[in-house]
Amino acid sequence: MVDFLTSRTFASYTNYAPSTNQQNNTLASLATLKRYSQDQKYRKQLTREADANARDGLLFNVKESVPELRMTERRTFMGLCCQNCTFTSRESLVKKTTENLALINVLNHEVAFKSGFLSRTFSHVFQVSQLKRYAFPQVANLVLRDDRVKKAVERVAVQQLKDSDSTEDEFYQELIKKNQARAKKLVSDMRSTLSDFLLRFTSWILYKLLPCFMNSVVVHPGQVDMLKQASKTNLPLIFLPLHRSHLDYILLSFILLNNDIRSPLVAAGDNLRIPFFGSLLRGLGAFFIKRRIDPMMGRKDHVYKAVLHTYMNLCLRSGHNIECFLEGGRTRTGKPCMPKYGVLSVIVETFMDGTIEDALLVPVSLNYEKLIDGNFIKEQLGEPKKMETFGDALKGIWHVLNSSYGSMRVDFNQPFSLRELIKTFDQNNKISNPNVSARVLKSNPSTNSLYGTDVVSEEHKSLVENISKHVIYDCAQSTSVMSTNALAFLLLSKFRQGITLQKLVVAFEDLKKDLELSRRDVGFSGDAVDVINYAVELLGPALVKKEKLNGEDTIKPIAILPNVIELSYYSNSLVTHFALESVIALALSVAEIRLNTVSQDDLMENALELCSFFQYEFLFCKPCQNLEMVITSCIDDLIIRKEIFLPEAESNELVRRSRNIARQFEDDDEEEPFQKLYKINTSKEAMENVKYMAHILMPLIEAYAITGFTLETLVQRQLLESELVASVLKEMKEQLATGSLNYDESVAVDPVKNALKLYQKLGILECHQEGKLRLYYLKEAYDNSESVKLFYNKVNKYRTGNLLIQ
Ligand SMILES: CCCCCCCCCCCCCCCC(=O)SCCNC(=O)CCNC(=O)[C@H](O)C(C)(C)COP(=O)(O)OP(=O)(O)OC[C@H]1O[C@@H](n2cnc3c(N)ncnc32)[C@H](O)[C@@H]1OP(=O)(O)O
Repeated sequence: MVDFLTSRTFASYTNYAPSTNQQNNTLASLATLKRYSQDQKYRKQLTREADANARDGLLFNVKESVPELRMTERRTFMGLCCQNCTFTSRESLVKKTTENLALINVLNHEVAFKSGFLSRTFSHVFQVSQLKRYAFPQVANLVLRDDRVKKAVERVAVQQLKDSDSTEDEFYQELIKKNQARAKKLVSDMRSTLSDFLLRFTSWILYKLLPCFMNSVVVHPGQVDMLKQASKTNLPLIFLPLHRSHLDYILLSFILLNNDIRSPLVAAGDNLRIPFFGSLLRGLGAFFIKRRIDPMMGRKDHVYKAVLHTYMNLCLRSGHNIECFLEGGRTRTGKPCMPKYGVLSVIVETFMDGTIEDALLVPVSLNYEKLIDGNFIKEQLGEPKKMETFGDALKGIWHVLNSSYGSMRVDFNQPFSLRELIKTFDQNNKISNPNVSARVLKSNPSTNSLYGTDVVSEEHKSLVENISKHVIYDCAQSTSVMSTNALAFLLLSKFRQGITLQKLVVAFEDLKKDLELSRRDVGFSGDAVDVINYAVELLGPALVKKEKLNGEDTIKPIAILPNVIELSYYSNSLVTHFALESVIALALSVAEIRLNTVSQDDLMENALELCSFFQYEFLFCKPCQNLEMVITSCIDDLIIRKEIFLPEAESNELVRRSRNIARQFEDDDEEEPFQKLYKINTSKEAMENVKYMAHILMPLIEAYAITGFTLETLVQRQLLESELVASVLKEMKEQLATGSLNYDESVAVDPVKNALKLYQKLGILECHQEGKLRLYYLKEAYDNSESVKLFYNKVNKYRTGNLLIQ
């Protein structure tokens, strides 16, 4: 079994390339690949073959000359739900065959049709006409009649009356009407008008358009099978995807629709409510929410919240599925963002107040070989974000249709029961905190207001936080690694100065094996040399340079600003994967090393400090796990996989000896407390591995350190966030120019903002927010140069660890 994405590409190019010796003539093959992948005739040929294969029980033609394309080859099956939290869900929906099914390209739906001239010629019309019909109840007109909205209107009117110092009943009635009118407008702006006809029609158009710019959209049929079964339970499915591109929600709805799974209503930011496209999206399932629920005149916007809550409540009650991008926007860095909680908290409360008996959560991750909409370089370098307009949308679509973006992969995780998850969290909460009465499962909607401040609400908040983080963690774990991710990662973390193709192939294979060992699937297959050449071509010469040096093919990253920001976007998928290993390498680099040994306590202390520094960058473990245990098991893993530490037997021997020596020298008979020691493998290869792993997070360390350094500008003064970020970026660019900063990609807005958030959390900074403006100043205890410097050194020490400069 192979990944359809490259299997198809490479199978096809092997089958059709005129070159007889593809191994020796990769460049020629690559050119052929590109030419043929754009050739419509070739596509038709492929489809005809696929049809024939489908009749023969195969998905695509497997010639004997391409043995690696056998579909029986096992590949990693990702996305099963958490064994700790959702044991019962994990046992459900999976069949023995689920894991073993071969990947499919959903753009090739016509292969399913066995015969009939008409159905083959009009296969897509036939396909969409055969889909299951769903009723999509419209609930918007019920919102204003709901008690929650009525109460919110009254509450706000009473408040406004008090503010006006008037007691006149007439004025109060006027305020009621005004707030009712506002509620009506909010509902009308928010509501979705999901239409079965529009979905089918769009699906037909997508069948025509998607192949113009994508090779394939690959899914695992086992995962889709789980969804189909889940949808038969009649429980609402809550799709929670990571957000990379505007294509995410289009492809998700497209895949669900074409597999007879009820299309979801999607929480869309109201910035997308632009002329024409807004109405179109509304008809395809979008319901519009404010990107930020800003307070109205300094107070919480109770009317808006009641409207949102009631609308979602009614949708779930009437059987709609819902989709929400927990990250609240597309990732700008290629790493998953920390979740936002508003929409999910409504869903959780809808379950807890008994409106729905349960819901099935479905984490989803999507990955693209080439990013389709924008590369966020300007934004990362400090230019303000541009609002979407009608013109931009048109221009964007035109540009996309005329470009080539390779393949993409969608991974649906196993659906799991919200009820079961909450029950487990509740039980764990009882065990770890017996004094807090666990009321989570039987909360009362009238007292447990979503936006209230009582004790139960705090419990509710931490529950929603845990669920959201679990989902983001799960999504990150089940994101397939694309060829461009692997190439960008190797080039930026290991071969910044360039590397010969031959050596890169070896590193590429190693990386693939490493990923397989940690149960990550990759979105490519075939010979590494072909995959690398293909990825080089996709990334393009602005990001990766291929040249002949001393007669050898050499690949070099363009590791300078601004290009490197885009390259690091691709690499960051894997930076997330290796973040904890990098933390351990950095922790080791500053630890106290005696006789080539390091104490577990020392290593753990540093590692925990780094994890806390990067709490807004990565989720290092699931909420149901203990971070220390996860770090320990990662160290154990490094002993086996990277041989950075020697195996335990040797380390234990060392502990025994050191304790004996200690007893001989100390007068008192008291036993030394047991300290686990790790013996470091000092071989050249192991030391190189430490450096390589440490460097994975070095751009972030630099960004955090320079942000700390720039806090000096805040001593005895205040700055707006935009000014502060601008001065950090300026400082970074200056340090880059003088060579004190090593990584161009450190110069990016995202990590700087996260660092500011962290320093605020650590109690160094204070932030005063008014509307969209954030004003930063130092806390009293830190409002002097010495304290700022001390703090800066605390972060900066990781840039200059002993093992890294040897
Ligand atoms: C056939 C083919 C078809 C193809 C064609 C298909 C097309 C199909 C449709 C297209 C559709 C487009 C889709 C676009 C994709 C996007 O537009 S992504 C962007 C929009 N989506 C989202 O942002 C969703 C996630 N975001 C949220 O949930 C955010 O919380 C909200 C609701 C946007 C609000 O954000 P915020 O103002 O920053 O506020 P936040 O701090 O998160 O908290 C808000 C409230 O939540 C509550 N809250 C906060 N933390 C917690 C907590 N831990 N627990 C409980 N409650 C909490 C608080 O009570 C808070 O209110 P306050 O107490 O502070 O007053």
